[in-house]
Amino acid sequence: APTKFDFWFGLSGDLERVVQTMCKNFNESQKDYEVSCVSQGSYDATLQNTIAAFRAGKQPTVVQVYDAGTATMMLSGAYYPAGKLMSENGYKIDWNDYFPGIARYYATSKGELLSFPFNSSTALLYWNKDAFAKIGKTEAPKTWEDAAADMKALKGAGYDCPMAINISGNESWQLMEQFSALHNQPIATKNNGYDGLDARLTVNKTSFVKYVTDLKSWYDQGLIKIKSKDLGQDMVQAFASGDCQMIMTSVGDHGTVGKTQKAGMSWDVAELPVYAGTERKNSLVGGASLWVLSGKSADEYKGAAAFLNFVHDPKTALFWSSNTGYIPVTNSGFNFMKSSGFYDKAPYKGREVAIASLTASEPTPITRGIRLGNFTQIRAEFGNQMQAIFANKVGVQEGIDNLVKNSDAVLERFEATYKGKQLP
Ligand SMILES: O=P(O)(O)OC[C@H](O)CO
Repeated sequence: APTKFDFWFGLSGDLERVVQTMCKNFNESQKDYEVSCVSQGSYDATLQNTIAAFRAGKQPTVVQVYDAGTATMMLSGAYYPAGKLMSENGYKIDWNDYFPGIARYYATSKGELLSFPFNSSTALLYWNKDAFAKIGKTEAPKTWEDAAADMKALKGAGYDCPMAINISGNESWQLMEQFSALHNQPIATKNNGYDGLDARLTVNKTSFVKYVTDLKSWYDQGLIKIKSKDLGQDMVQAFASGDCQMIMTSVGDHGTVGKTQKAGMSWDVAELPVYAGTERKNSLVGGASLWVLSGKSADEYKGAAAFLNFVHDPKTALFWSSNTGYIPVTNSGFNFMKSSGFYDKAPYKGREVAIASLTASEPTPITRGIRLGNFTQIRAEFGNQMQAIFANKVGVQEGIDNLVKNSDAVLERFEATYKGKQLP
């Protein structure tokens, strides 16, 4: 009988279906192992459930952990390093084939890869070309000044929702983290946490304050609407249905927009706008990586290694990336997609914009990533304060000061838990 093992992941909706097909393809490709893939509904739930399962000795063998959980995973020590797992099980992976910014995100400072790059992304501006044509525009706005003018023109042309944003915790990713990276502004001291567990948030002293002030003012003018599942319409669906003309979301949603869009709607993706005069930097690598957890049997580890080897195959990369929107994480995967002609077809052409955004500059100590412990709680705090700001319960500066104060308490607790330890 095949050795069975579990893979927990956080993607849902259409992306969940693509993961399940990938798992089925792996199971059908060989007879020795059988992976059971279970969505936990969201990235946060996956991390929480994994920690709880670990305590009960019931952790899965492989788990998908989002960018925000990377520091927590690294310090937990509860994993089998990806590089070691592959070499000990006889797989020769050319780690140099991975895009450097992506591999580095999941590696120690000495370059040892701890988790396996899988669904990498970045945030993009999705824009409705039909609506922009009505205001005489054939290009997406490159600056926030232009975006504001376009939103006003769209409103004037009768569009009720020029831009939709979501202000829940997870949207910290595009609204706070990506914005800060593009403008080369830190979100925390110690190079966003890379240089010490005593890092603390800095976003109440950067141009993030001006950005939230502008977003709030555009919201007050009716140029921006807040969309979320809880409020009745998911932000991605608000765009795909043609109800809202711009959103900022992951390139990983590109496939979902294509599959669920209003028939005939013409749309594209562009790099996120920056303020005029900004020297644009690379955007952050988002998405998630695959961690192999400690405490499993040698046979389960063999299965996990075979599964990761399958995930790594350029053919799987072609299947995965073309059906989702996530970027290929290796040069060979990217070249395989290019040679298959994938990027020549509309609307897939636009997806190369994600690679352009990720490589817009050499990564700086600020733009290589974020390494803050318990970052899930910091994102939740971001959501709480944004809700309070948009509901006029606190002013913008006050809300962001609260975000910093409450997040610093989270960071202090994390530092105390791992007293004397360092990020690997
Ligand atoms: O929507 P994804 O999968 O690209 O992930 C976005 C963020 O990195 C999640 O933390």
